[in-house]
Amino acid sequence: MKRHSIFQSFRFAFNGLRSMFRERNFRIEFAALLINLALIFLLELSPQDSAMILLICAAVLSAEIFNTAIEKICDFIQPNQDARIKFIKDISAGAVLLLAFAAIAAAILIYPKYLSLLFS
Ligand SMILES: Nc1ncnc2c1ncn2[C@@H]1O[C@H](COP(=O)(O)OP(=O)(O)OP(=O)(O)O)[C@@H](O)[C@H]1O
Repeated sequence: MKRHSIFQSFRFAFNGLRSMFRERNFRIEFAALLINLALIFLLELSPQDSAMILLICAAVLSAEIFNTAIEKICDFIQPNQDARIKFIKDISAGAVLLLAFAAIAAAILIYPKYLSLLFS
């Protein structure tokens, strides 16, 4: 296979990210990232808390990308109903759900202290 420059490889990766915006769940999770970015600035979160929030948002988005890749491979290799494909797709979606729950838990642990400072 032809070797590409680092610049071209980045371009392919950015094209990949752009094509994820066709996926509804990815758009919702990206909107959640933007809301969190706004809250980080508005509530002046500490560097540690900001890093935690950004990492978990990135983890959810990355999991969504892998989940979509797995779904596309499944649809490519087996367009018909198949119990094995159902298992693969369901556990892949489960991984995203697990991280989404962790993101909600992180938000519940981190934001209240800043909100109480805001209203005190
Ligand atoms: N080929 C298949 N054989 C058996 N079950 C399948 C198959 N394709 C999908 N399913 C079942 O239907 C569910 C929905 O599959 P689908 O590929 O539409 O993903 P989705 O969760 O709706 O994601 P998205 O919204 O990104 O399309 C899967 O989780 C799985 O349980």
